[in-house]
Amino acid sequence: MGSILEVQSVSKRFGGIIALDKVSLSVPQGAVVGLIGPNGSGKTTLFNVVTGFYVPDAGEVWFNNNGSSERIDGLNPNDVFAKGIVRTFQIPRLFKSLTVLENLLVTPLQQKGENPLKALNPEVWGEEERRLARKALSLLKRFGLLEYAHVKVSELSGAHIKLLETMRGLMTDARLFLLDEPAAGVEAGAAHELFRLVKGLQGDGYTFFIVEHRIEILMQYVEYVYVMHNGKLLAEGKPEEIISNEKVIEAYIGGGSA
Ligand SMILES: Nc1ncnc2c1ncn2[C@@H]1O[C@H](COP(=O)(O)OP(=O)(O)OP(=O)(O)O)[C@@H](O)[C@H]1O
Repeated sequence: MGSILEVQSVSKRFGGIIALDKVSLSVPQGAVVGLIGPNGSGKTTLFNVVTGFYVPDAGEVWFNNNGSSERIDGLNPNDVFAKGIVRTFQIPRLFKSLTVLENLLVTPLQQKGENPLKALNPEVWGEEERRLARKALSLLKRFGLLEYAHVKVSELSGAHIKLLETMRGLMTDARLFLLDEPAAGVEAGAAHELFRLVKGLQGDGYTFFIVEHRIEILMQYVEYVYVMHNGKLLAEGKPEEIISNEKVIEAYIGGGSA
């Protein structure tokens, strides 16, 4: 199968810092791919370029969805989202005073925008609301969070908040998920559970590209890994190849400023 995401020779500079230096990589359709590297190696900057938060200084980003290929670098974050790319953040961005279910229901509605003609016809939005509620409830069931449907997000544990952020993405029609440190601050059992759920979704045609510092967990669930160091792609390969790669081990021992 082809790739859903292609990053071609992307560079991004902040003043004197070269955060990305001609980075090229691709994420195959339907895969779970990891992106690792020491602190400051450029991982978040790469996610920011792909999702429209930064415009690269050079290079191109292509999104291939349903047989059509589109150049997406330079689009704003809303347009990238509308194309079918969802990104979660290290610090989840949820509506804390709303319940779990409400957080799921507002996500796709926001995306649609306002349509005054449809708003006048309750049959149209009534049916849509019912469809979304069914989808939200089936996701809650699948993720084992049904009993939390009416609990406010402010009362959830960190692990559940991380799960909820991923689930919000699943409420949309997105195909590609960029997860930024989904296991950060989550105890090991819950982190494994989250990755197992991600793997379970693979069969439904979703693709995941995941930044994660907890390499020992990540490596058990990804089929391919990219390693960044000082803004450059240092290595790529299967998890077992990466774990024993001398350059990768050195980069981690040397830290981000080597
Ligand atoms: N908005 C910005 N302004 C200035 N410098 C930035 C900006 N964003 C990132 N950088 C710099 O670019 C480099 C890459 O940072 P980035 O956050 O992409 O690394 P990272 O691999 O995600 O690190 P971490 O694992 O710590 O999150 C760092 O030197 C960082 O200080």
